Amino acid sequence: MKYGIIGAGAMGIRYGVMLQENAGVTVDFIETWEPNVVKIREQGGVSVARDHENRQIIPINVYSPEAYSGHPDVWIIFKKQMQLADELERDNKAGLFSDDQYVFSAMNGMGHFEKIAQYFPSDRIICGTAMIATRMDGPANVDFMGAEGTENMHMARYTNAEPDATVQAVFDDFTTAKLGPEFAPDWQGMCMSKVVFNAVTNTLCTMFEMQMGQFIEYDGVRAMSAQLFDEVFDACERAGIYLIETRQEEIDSVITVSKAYRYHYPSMYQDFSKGRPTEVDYINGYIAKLGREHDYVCRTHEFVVHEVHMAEMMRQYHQPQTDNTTATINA
Ligand SMILES: NC(=O)C1=CN([C@@H]2O[C@H](COP(=O)(O)OP(=O)(O)OC[C@H]3O[C@@H](n4cnc5c(N)ncnc54)[C@H](OP(=O)(O)O)[C@@H]3O)[C@@H](O)[C@H]2O)C=CC1
Ligand SMILES: CC(C)(CO)C(=O)C(=O)O
Repeated sequence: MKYGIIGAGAMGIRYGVMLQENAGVTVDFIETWEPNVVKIREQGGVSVARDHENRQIIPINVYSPEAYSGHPDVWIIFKKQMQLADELERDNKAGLFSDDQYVFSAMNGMGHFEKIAQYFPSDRIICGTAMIATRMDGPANVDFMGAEGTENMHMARYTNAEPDATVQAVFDDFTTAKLGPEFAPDWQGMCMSKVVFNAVTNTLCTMFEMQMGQFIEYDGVRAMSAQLFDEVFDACERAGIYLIETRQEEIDSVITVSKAYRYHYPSMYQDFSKGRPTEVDYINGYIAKLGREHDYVCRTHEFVVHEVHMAEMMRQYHQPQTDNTTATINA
Protein backbone atom coordinates (compact mmCIF):
# COMPACT_ATOMS: atom_id res chain seq x y z
CA MET A 1 0.00 0.00 0.00
CA LYS A 2 1.12 3.54 -0.76
CA TYR A 3 0.27 6.42 1.58
CA GLY A 4 -0.06 10.18 1.06
CA ILE A 5 0.14 12.28 4.21
CA ILE A 6 -1.68 15.62 4.11
CA GLY A 7 0.01 17.86 6.68
CA ALA A 8 3.67 17.30 7.56
CA GLY A 9 3.14 18.65 11.09
CA ALA A 10 3.74 16.74 14.32
CA MET A 11 1.32 13.86 13.74
CA GLY A 12 1.64 13.71 9.96
CA ILE A 13 5.39 13.19 10.38
CA ARG A 14 4.80 10.68 13.21
CA TYR A 15 2.52 8.47 11.11
CA GLY A 16 4.47 8.93 7.88
CA VAL A 17 7.90 8.25 9.36
CA MET A 18 6.74 5.21 11.36
CA LEU A 19 5.01 3.76 8.28
CA GLN A 20 8.04 4.43 6.07
CA GLU A 21 10.70 3.26 8.55
CA ASN A 22 8.92 0.39 10.37
CA ALA A 23 6.47 -0.95 7.76
CA GLY A 24 8.72 -0.19 4.75
CA VAL A 25 5.87 1.27 2.67
CA THR A 26 6.09 4.24 0.29
CA VAL A 27 4.98 7.53 1.82
CA ASP A 28 4.64 10.98 0.21
CA PHE A 29 3.90 14.16 2.16
CA ILE A 30 1.79 17.10 1.01
CA GLU A 31 2.63 20.32 2.87
CA THR A 32 1.54 23.94 2.48
CA TRP A 33 3.61 25.44 5.31
CA GLU A 34 6.49 26.88 3.30
CA PRO A 35 9.19 27.16 6.06
CA ASN A 36 8.63 23.47 6.81
CA VAL A 37 9.16 22.44 3.17
CA VAL A 38 12.24 24.66 2.88
CA LYS A 39 13.81 23.21 6.05
CA ILE A 40 13.06 19.60 5.03
CA ARG A 41 14.83 20.19 1.70
CA GLU A 42 17.71 22.15 3.29
CA GLN A 43 18.57 19.48 5.92
CA GLY A 44 17.76 16.49 3.67
CA GLY A 45 14.73 15.32 5.61
CA VAL A 46 12.95 15.77 8.90
CA SER A 47 14.78 15.90 12.23
CA VAL A 48 13.25 13.29 14.58
CA ALA A 49 13.96 12.56 18.26
CA ARG A 50 12.24 10.33 20.82
CA ASP A 51 11.79 11.83 24.30
CA HIS A 52 14.56 14.36 23.44
CA GLU A 53 17.06 11.59 22.56
CA ASN A 54 18.59 9.91 19.45
CA ARG A 55 17.85 12.86 17.19
CA GLN A 56 18.42 11.98 13.51
CA ILE A 57 17.51 13.18 10.03
CA ILE A 58 15.00 10.95 8.24
CA PRO A 59 14.75 11.64 4.47
CA ILE A 60 11.13 12.13 3.31
CA ASN A 61 9.39 13.08 0.03
CA VAL A 62 7.54 16.38 0.37
CA TYR A 63 5.45 18.28 -2.23
CA SER A 64 3.04 21.19 -2.44
CA PRO A 65 -0.46 20.06 -3.55
CA GLU A 66 0.04 21.62 -6.97
CA ALA A 67 3.43 19.94 -7.55
CA TYR A 68 2.21 16.41 -6.72
CA SER A 69 1.35 13.89 -9.43
CA GLY A 70 1.46 10.62 -7.44
CA HIS A 71 -1.51 8.39 -6.65
CA PRO A 72 -1.51 6.96 -3.10
CA ASP A 73 -3.97 4.18 -2.16
CA VAL A 74 -4.75 5.91 1.11
CA TRP A 75 -4.61 9.55 2.20
CA ILE A 76 -3.82 10.26 5.86
CA ILE A 77 -4.94 13.71 7.01
CA PHE A 78 -3.42 15.54 9.98
CA LYS A 79 -4.26 19.23 9.84
CA LYS A 80 -5.65 21.38 12.62
CA GLN A 81 -9.48 21.53 12.55
CA MET A 82 -9.60 25.19 11.51
CA GLN A 83 -7.25 24.55 8.53
CA LEU A 84 -9.10 21.53 7.14
CA ALA A 85 -11.80 23.02 4.89
CA ASP A 86 -9.30 25.22 2.98
CA GLU A 87 -6.77 22.37 2.73
CA LEU A 88 -9.32 19.93 1.26
CA GLU A 89 -10.53 22.55 -1.21
CA ARG A 90 -6.99 23.31 -2.36
CA ASP A 91 -6.02 19.61 -2.64
CA ASN A 92 -9.18 18.84 -4.58
CA LYS A 93 -8.53 21.74 -6.98
CA ALA A 94 -5.00 20.44 -7.49
CA GLY A 95 -6.53 17.11 -8.63
CA LEU A 96 -5.18 15.03 -5.74
CA PHE A 97 -8.33 13.03 -4.96
CA SER A 98 -9.92 10.22 -6.94
CA ASP A 99 -12.81 7.82 -6.30
CA ASP A 100 -10.66 4.71 -5.81
CA GLN A 101 -8.75 6.16 -2.85
CA TYR A 102 -9.40 5.63 0.88
CA VAL A 103 -8.82 8.30 3.51
CA PHE A 104 -7.87 8.04 7.18
CA SER A 105 -7.67 10.74 9.84
CA ALA A 106 -7.09 10.72 13.61
CA MET A 107 -7.37 14.46 14.19
CA ASN A 108 -8.68 15.61 17.58
CA GLY A 109 -12.11 17.20 18.02
CA MET A 110 -15.28 16.64 16.02
CA GLY A 111 -16.52 17.89 12.64
CA HIS A 112 -13.67 16.76 10.36
CA PHE A 113 -15.28 13.59 9.00
CA GLU A 114 -18.31 15.55 7.74
CA LYS A 115 -15.88 17.80 5.80
CA ILE A 116 -13.88 14.84 4.47
CA ALA A 117 -17.16 13.20 3.35
CA GLN A 118 -17.66 16.08 0.89
CA TYR A 119 -14.73 14.67 -1.12
CA PHE A 120 -14.73 10.89 -0.44
CA PRO A 121 -17.49 8.24 -0.45
CA SER A 122 -18.56 7.25 3.11
CA ASP A 123 -17.46 3.63 2.75
CA ARG A 124 -13.88 4.76 1.95
CA ILE A 125 -13.49 6.91 5.05
CA ILE A 126 -11.61 5.40 8.01
CA CYS A 127 -12.09 7.30 11.26
CA GLY A 128 -9.34 7.19 13.85
CA THR A 129 -8.18 8.46 17.21
CA ALA A 130 -4.57 8.52 18.37
CA MET A 131 -3.39 8.38 21.97
CA ILE A 132 0.03 9.23 20.57
CA ALA A 133 1.91 12.36 21.61
CA THR A 134 4.19 14.32 19.28
CA ARG A 135 5.81 17.72 19.65
CA MET A 136 6.68 19.95 16.73
CA ASP A 137 9.33 22.29 18.10
CA GLY A 138 9.99 24.11 14.82
CA PRO A 139 9.88 23.55 11.05
CA ALA A 140 11.00 19.98 10.19
CA ASN A 141 11.79 19.31 13.86
CA VAL A 142 9.68 16.79 15.79
CA ASP A 143 9.94 14.83 19.01
CA PHE A 144 8.08 11.53 19.45
CA MET A 145 6.89 11.44 23.07
CA GLY A 146 6.79 8.18 25.06
CA ALA A 147 8.79 4.99 24.91
CA GLU A 148 8.63 2.84 21.76
CA GLY A 149 5.66 0.46 22.02
CA THR A 150 3.44 2.81 24.06
CA GLU A 151 1.65 4.02 20.90
CA ASN A 152 -2.08 3.26 20.91
CA MET A 153 -4.80 4.25 18.46
CA HIS A 154 -8.32 3.23 17.41
CA MET A 155 -10.00 2.98 14.04
CA ALA A 156 -13.55 2.40 12.74
CA ARG A 157 -15.21 2.85 9.36
CA TYR A 158 -17.42 5.95 8.88
CA THR A 159 -20.23 3.53 7.98
CA ASN A 160 -19.48 1.39 11.09
CA ALA A 161 -19.27 -1.61 8.70
CA GLU A 162 -16.83 -4.47 9.27
CA PRO A 163 -13.34 -3.89 7.76
CA ASP A 164 -13.02 -4.65 4.04
CA ALA A 165 -9.73 -5.79 2.46
CA THR A 166 -8.26 -2.26 2.20
CA VAL A 167 -9.22 -1.27 5.74
CA GLN A 168 -7.67 -4.51 7.00
CA ALA A 169 -4.50 -3.81 4.97
CA VAL A 170 -4.25 -0.34 6.54
CA PHE A 171 -4.70 -1.90 9.99
CA ASP A 172 -1.93 -4.40 9.20
CA ASP A 173 0.43 -1.65 8.00
CA PHE A 174 -0.30 0.40 11.16
CA THR A 175 0.47 -2.70 13.24
CA THR A 176 3.79 -3.29 11.47
CA ALA A 177 4.55 0.43 11.81
CA LYS A 178 4.14 -0.02 15.62
CA LEU A 179 1.29 2.49 15.85
CA GLY A 180 -0.70 0.08 18.07
CA PRO A 181 -4.08 0.04 16.24
CA GLU A 182 -7.30 -1.47 17.65
CA PHE A 183 -10.66 -1.65 15.88
CA ALA A 184 -13.68 0.01 17.51
CA PRO A 185 -17.29 -0.86 16.63
CA ASP A 186 -18.69 2.69 16.36
CA TRP A 187 -16.84 5.77 15.08
CA GLN A 188 -18.82 8.35 17.04
CA GLY A 189 -18.39 6.65 20.43
CA MET A 190 -14.72 6.09 19.59
CA CYS A 191 -14.12 9.76 18.67
CA MET A 192 -16.07 11.13 21.65
CA SER A 193 -13.93 8.98 23.98
CA LYS A 194 -10.89 10.89 22.71
CA VAL A 195 -12.65 14.27 22.60
CA VAL A 196 -13.45 14.03 26.33
CA PHE A 197 -9.84 13.15 27.11
CA ASN A 198 -8.61 16.19 25.17
CA ALA A 199 -11.35 18.35 26.76
CA VAL A 200 -9.55 17.76 30.07
CA THR A 201 -5.83 17.46 29.35
CA ASN A 202 -5.42 19.77 26.34
CA THR A 203 -7.56 22.55 27.72
CA LEU A 204 -6.25 22.61 31.29
CA CYS A 205 -2.59 22.18 30.27
CA THR A 206 -3.02 25.02 27.77
CA MET A 207 -4.55 27.51 30.20
CA PHE A 208 -1.93 26.79 32.84
CA GLU A 209 0.92 26.36 30.32
CA MET A 210 1.85 22.92 31.70
CA GLN A 211 3.38 19.69 30.48
CA MET A 212 1.19 16.64 31.15
CA GLY A 213 3.53 15.38 33.89
CA GLN A 214 3.26 18.73 35.73
CA PHE A 215 -0.55 18.65 35.36
CA ILE A 216 -0.94 15.40 37.31
CA GLU A 217 1.22 16.69 40.16
CA TYR A 218 -1.87 18.62 41.29
CA ASP A 219 -3.97 16.73 43.88
CA GLY A 220 -7.28 17.92 42.44
CA VAL A 221 -6.78 16.47 38.95
CA ARG A 222 -9.12 13.49 39.50
CA ALA A 223 -11.90 15.71 40.87
CA MET A 224 -11.54 18.26 38.05
CA SER A 225 -11.49 15.46 35.44
CA ALA A 226 -14.55 13.76 36.96
CA GLN A 227 -16.55 17.01 36.78
CA LEU A 228 -15.69 17.53 33.09
CA PHE A 229 -16.22 13.83 32.18
CA ASP A 230 -19.59 13.62 33.99
CA GLU A 231 -21.01 16.45 31.90
CA VAL A 232 -19.88 14.80 28.66
CA PHE A 233 -21.17 11.35 29.54
CA ASP A 234 -24.56 12.85 30.55
CA ALA A 235 -24.78 14.87 27.29
CA CYS A 236 -23.72 11.87 25.19
CA GLU A 237 -26.30 9.60 26.83
CA ARG A 238 -29.02 12.09 25.87
CA ALA A 239 -27.60 12.22 22.31
CA GLY A 240 -27.50 8.40 22.02
CA ILE A 241 -23.68 8.30 21.77
CA TYR A 242 -22.00 5.54 23.76
CA LEU A 243 -18.29 6.01 24.53
CA ILE A 244 -15.90 3.09 24.28
CA GLU A 245 -14.55 3.76 27.78
CA THR A 246 -16.34 4.12 31.12
CA ARG A 247 -16.19 7.29 33.24
CA GLN A 248 -13.72 5.61 35.61
CA GLU A 249 -11.51 4.37 32.73
CA GLU A 250 -11.37 7.93 31.34
CA ILE A 251 -10.31 9.35 34.74
CA ASP A 252 -7.68 6.63 35.15
CA SER A 253 -6.34 7.23 31.63
CA VAL A 254 -5.73 10.94 32.41
CA ILE A 255 -3.24 9.79 35.03
CA THR A 256 -1.63 6.89 33.13
CA VAL A 257 -1.33 8.70 29.78
CA SER A 258 0.00 11.87 31.43
CA LYS A 259 2.62 9.79 33.24
CA ALA A 260 3.72 8.14 29.98
CA TYR A 261 3.83 11.49 28.15
CA ARG A 262 5.11 13.60 31.03
CA TYR A 263 7.19 15.96 28.84
CA HIS A 264 4.39 16.49 26.33
CA TYR A 265 2.72 19.85 25.87
CA PRO A 266 -0.68 18.87 24.38
CA SER A 267 -1.16 19.93 20.76
CA MET A 268 -3.52 22.73 21.88
CA TYR A 269 -0.73 24.34 23.89
CA GLN A 270 1.65 23.98 20.96
CA ASP A 271 -0.71 26.22 18.96
CA PHE A 272 -1.38 28.53 21.91
CA SER A 273 2.31 29.13 22.58
CA LYS A 274 2.95 29.97 18.91
CA GLY A 275 0.16 32.58 18.85
CA ARG A 276 -2.05 30.42 16.63
CA PRO A 277 -5.78 29.80 17.22
CA THR A 278 -6.60 26.66 19.27
CA GLU A 279 -8.98 23.75 18.55
CA VAL A 280 -11.07 24.42 21.71
CA ASP A 281 -14.28 25.12 19.73
CA TYR A 282 -14.03 21.61 18.22
CA ILE A 283 -13.34 19.94 21.59
CA ASN A 284 -15.02 21.54 24.65
CA GLY A 285 -17.05 23.74 22.27
CA TYR A 286 -18.38 20.65 20.48
CA ILE A 287 -19.39 19.11 23.83
CA ALA A 288 -21.15 22.32 24.90
CA LYS A 289 -23.07 22.44 21.61
CA LEU A 290 -24.04 18.77 21.85
CA GLY A 291 -25.41 19.40 25.36
CA ARG A 292 -27.43 22.46 24.24
CA GLU A 293 -28.92 20.48 21.34
CA HIS A 294 -30.15 17.86 23.82
CA ASP A 295 -31.54 20.13 26.54
CA TYR A 296 -28.57 19.62 28.83
CA VAL A 297 -26.28 22.52 29.62
CA CYS A 298 -22.62 21.47 30.06
CA ARG A 299 -21.90 24.42 32.34
CA THR A 300 -18.23 23.71 32.97
CA HIS A 301 -17.42 23.13 29.28
CA GLU A 302 -19.31 26.32 28.30
CA PHE A 303 -17.18 28.21 30.85
CA VAL A 304 -13.90 26.53 29.85
CA VAL A 305 -14.40 27.53 26.19
CA HIS A 306 -14.66 31.16 27.29
CA GLU A 307 -11.60 30.79 29.51
CA VAL A 308 -9.44 29.44 26.66
CA HIS A 309 -10.61 32.21 24.31
CA MET A 310 -9.85 34.76 27.04
CA ALA A 311 -6.35 33.30 27.44
CA GLU A 312 -5.91 33.49 23.63
CA MET A 313 -7.00 37.13 23.68
CA MET A 314 -4.56 37.93 26.50
CA ARG A 315 -1.55 36.78 24.45
CA GLN A 316 -1.47 40.20 22.79
CA TYR A 317 -0.57 41.81 26.15
CA HIS A 318 2.15 39.34 27.07
CA GLN A 319 5.73 39.93 25.95
CA PRO A 320 7.95 36.91 25.37
CA GLN A 321 10.12 36.29 28.44
CA THR A 322 13.66 37.63 27.97
CA ASP A 323 15.13 37.08 31.43
CA ASN A 324 14.40 35.18 34.67
CA THR A 325 11.64 37.53 35.84
CA THR A 326 7.96 36.86 35.09
CA ALA A 327 6.57 37.96 31.68
CA THR A 328 6.03 41.70 31.43
CA ILE A 329 2.59 43.05 30.58
CA ASN A 330 1.91 45.93 28.18
CA ALA A 331 0.30 49.00 29.74
N1 LIG B 1 0.51 16.63 18.36
C1 LIG B 1 -0.07 15.62 19.00
O1 LIG B 1 0.52 15.03 19.91
C2 LIG B 1 -1.44 15.15 18.61
C3 LIG B 1 -2.24 15.86 17.73
N2 LIG B 1 -3.46 15.35 17.36
C4 LIG B 1 -4.32 16.07 16.41
O2 LIG B 1 -3.81 15.90 15.09
C5 LIG B 1 -4.15 17.03 14.27
C6 LIG B 1 -2.87 17.62 13.70
O3 LIG B 1 -2.10 18.08 14.80
P1 LIG B 1 -0.52 18.29 14.78
O4 LIG B 1 0.10 17.27 13.94
O5 LIG B 1 -0.11 18.46 16.19
O6 LIG B 1 -0.48 19.70 14.01
P2 LIG B 1 0.73 20.67 13.61
O7 LIG B 1 0.30 22.02 14.07
O8 LIG B 1 2.03 20.15 14.07
O9 LIG B 1 0.71 20.60 12.03
C7 LIG B 1 -0.46 20.82 11.26
C8 LIG B 1 -0.20 21.88 10.22
O10 LIG B 1 -0.08 23.15 10.89
C9 LIG B 1 0.80 24.01 10.15
N3 LIG B 1 1.81 24.49 11.08
C10 LIG B 1 2.34 23.77 12.10
N4 LIG B 1 3.16 24.52 12.83
C11 LIG B 1 3.13 25.75 12.31
C12 LIG B 1 3.75 26.99 12.65
N5 LIG B 1 4.59 27.11 13.69
N6 LIG B 1 3.47 28.06 11.90
C13 LIG B 1 2.63 27.97 10.86
N7 LIG B 1 2.01 26.82 10.49
C14 LIG B 1 2.26 25.73 11.19
C15 LIG B 1 1.21 23.25 8.95
O11 LIG B 1 0.24 23.50 7.91
P3 LIG B 1 -0.21 24.91 7.21
O12 LIG B 1 0.92 25.39 6.41
O13 LIG B 1 -1.40 24.59 6.36
O14 LIG B 1 -0.54 25.88 8.30
C16 LIG B 1 1.06 21.80 9.39
O15 LIG B 1 0.91 20.94 8.31
C17 LIG B 1 -4.91 17.98 15.19
O16 LIG B 1 -6.29 17.76 15.08
C18 LIG B 1 -4.43 17.58 16.59
O17 LIG B 1 -5.35 17.91 17.60
C19 LIG B 1 -3.90 14.13 17.78
C20 LIG B 1 -3.15 13.39 18.66
C21 LIG B 1 -1.89 13.87 19.19
C1 LIG C 1 -1.17 13.36 23.00
C2 LIG C 1 -2.53 13.77 23.44
C3 LIG C 1 -3.30 12.52 23.76
C4 LIG C 1 -2.42 14.56 24.71
O1 LIG C 1 -3.61 15.04 25.21
C5 LIG C 1 -3.19 14.59 22.38
O2 LIG C 1 -4.18 14.19 21.81
C6 LIG C 1 -2.68 15.95 22.02
O3 LIG C 1 -1.58 16.35 22.38
O4 LIG C 1 -3.46 16.66 21.36
